[in-house]
Amino acid sequence: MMNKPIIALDFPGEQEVFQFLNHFEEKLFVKVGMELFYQEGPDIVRKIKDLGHDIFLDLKLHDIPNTVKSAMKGLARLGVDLVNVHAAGGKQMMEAALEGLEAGSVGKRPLLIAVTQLTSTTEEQMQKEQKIPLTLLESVLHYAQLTKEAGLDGVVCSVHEAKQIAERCGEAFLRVTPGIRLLGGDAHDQKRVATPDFARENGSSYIVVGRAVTKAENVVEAYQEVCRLWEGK
Ligand SMILES: O=c1ccn([C@@H]2O[C@H](COP(=O)(O)O)[C@@H](O)[C@H]2O)c(=O)[nH]1
Repeated sequence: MMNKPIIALDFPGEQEVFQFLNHFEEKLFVKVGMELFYQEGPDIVRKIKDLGHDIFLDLKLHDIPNTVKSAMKGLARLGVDLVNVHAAGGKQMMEAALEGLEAGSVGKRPLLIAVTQLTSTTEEQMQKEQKIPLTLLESVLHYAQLTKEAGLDGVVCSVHEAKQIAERCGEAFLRVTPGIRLLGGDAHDQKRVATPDFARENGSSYIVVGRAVTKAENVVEAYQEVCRLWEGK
């Protein structure tokens, strides 16, 4: 069975979140990112969890190992299902994140993944601005390998790198892919985009979908269309 699409709750506050969630009868897998978390704090996570939804807390930690370890210990106590860091923080930082998560977890440890190259980044941008003299795929594969060596559960990448990551790091190593759009949909600030059906055929373990659902005229219909394509029905 396919994993549920992860819906990015990129809303300015609690009111908009519950207005959105009230449209759905089923339990969703949702993503709480910086916009919502920095506005509402940890309480929003507890409230969404109390409604029975699964949560990816997407705060992309990137700091010195000691700070990340302590922060992860705190996040683990929120009982979320999936959390992340930036792989660019290094292997030691990722190992520290895992230690913190293990120390703070009550029961099952949340899955921990690392961002490779943001889906809003192009190869040209990466080479010029980050001064990385590789192809984008090489850089993503390098970060995926480093993430695996640090003992994490997978990475955030675009659909376009997912298959090669599975080949290099194994099928069980998660490929969580944002930048998902319905055919003809506006890419907005995303650069490495793909449709849900292309993601299914090209090695994504989870797709992350924000505006294609949350900004749709009928959010339930848009969600169902994403599910239909992702599940190959
Ligand atoms: O590389 C990354 C990492 C995280 N994201 C997050 O996913 C959603 C995508 O939203 P859309 O509206 O579907 O573009 C958003 O919350 C990002 O912070 C990403 O896009 N790329």
